[in-house]
Amino acid sequence: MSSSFPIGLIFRQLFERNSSTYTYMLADDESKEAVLIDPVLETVDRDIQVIKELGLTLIYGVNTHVHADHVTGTGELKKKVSSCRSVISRHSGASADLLTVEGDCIKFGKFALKVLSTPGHTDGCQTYVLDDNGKPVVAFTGDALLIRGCGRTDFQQGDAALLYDGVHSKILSLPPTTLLYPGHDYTGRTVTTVDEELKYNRRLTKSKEEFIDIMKNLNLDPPKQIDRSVPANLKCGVFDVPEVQK
Ligand SMILES: N[C@@H](CCC(=O)N[C@@H](CSS)C(=O)NCC(=O)O)C(=O)O
Repeated sequence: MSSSFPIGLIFRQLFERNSSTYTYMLADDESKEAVLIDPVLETVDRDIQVIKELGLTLIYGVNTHVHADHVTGTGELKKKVSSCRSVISRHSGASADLLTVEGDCIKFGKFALKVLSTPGHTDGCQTYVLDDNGKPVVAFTGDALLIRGCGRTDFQQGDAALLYDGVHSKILSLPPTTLLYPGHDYTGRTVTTVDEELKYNRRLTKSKEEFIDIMKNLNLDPPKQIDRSVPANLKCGVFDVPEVQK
């Protein structure tokens, strides 16, 4: 059994293949107000087209955190869509039109995304939760929780202990049927649930001590676009986009 989206909610899961990033479009079918979670610079025109074709009005471009692997699309969206305002955590150190903290609600039409602070991958990481009649049914976890994994903690104020505590107390304590949509997937998976991750997450089912040890020894290469992405994303993408180094 899993939860389902509330009636009247329009939802699209969109993908950017270079960084394996998911962008999520949510909208209210009555007011037609739409939000994009984690838009990517390179796919802004596609996202605008989806929104246009569905007759929607984009009001927010929301960033779950300051990404290190791709440039956010929120700067470009603001240039191309006058109704769009950028959103990011107040604790991210980034500038944006709206700086959010735990407990805030990002409203679109009759719906709202409730903000949870889930730091550890970066200090400004946030998870957004959508309720149906007061019950959490869907959460967008950014890089805090990935399907069967989690965000790395070896740069950008990464802190494995903080990530472990936040993911367990804020995300994995949601109702077991809650659908979880991650910021990335590198193996083609699209969605999971709290129940599945409590059973099968390769890192977060371990003790906190084992988890910290695992995270210390991931030995991942740095993201290829880190030098370009972090400075750009600290301005929510409002800057002159430097060329990618080939
Ligand atoms: N190869 C990619 C970067 C892959 C990567 O490091 N992903 C991050 C999220 S984006 S900073 C991560 O946390 N991965 C966790 C994992 O276990 O893979 C690139 O060069 O962009």
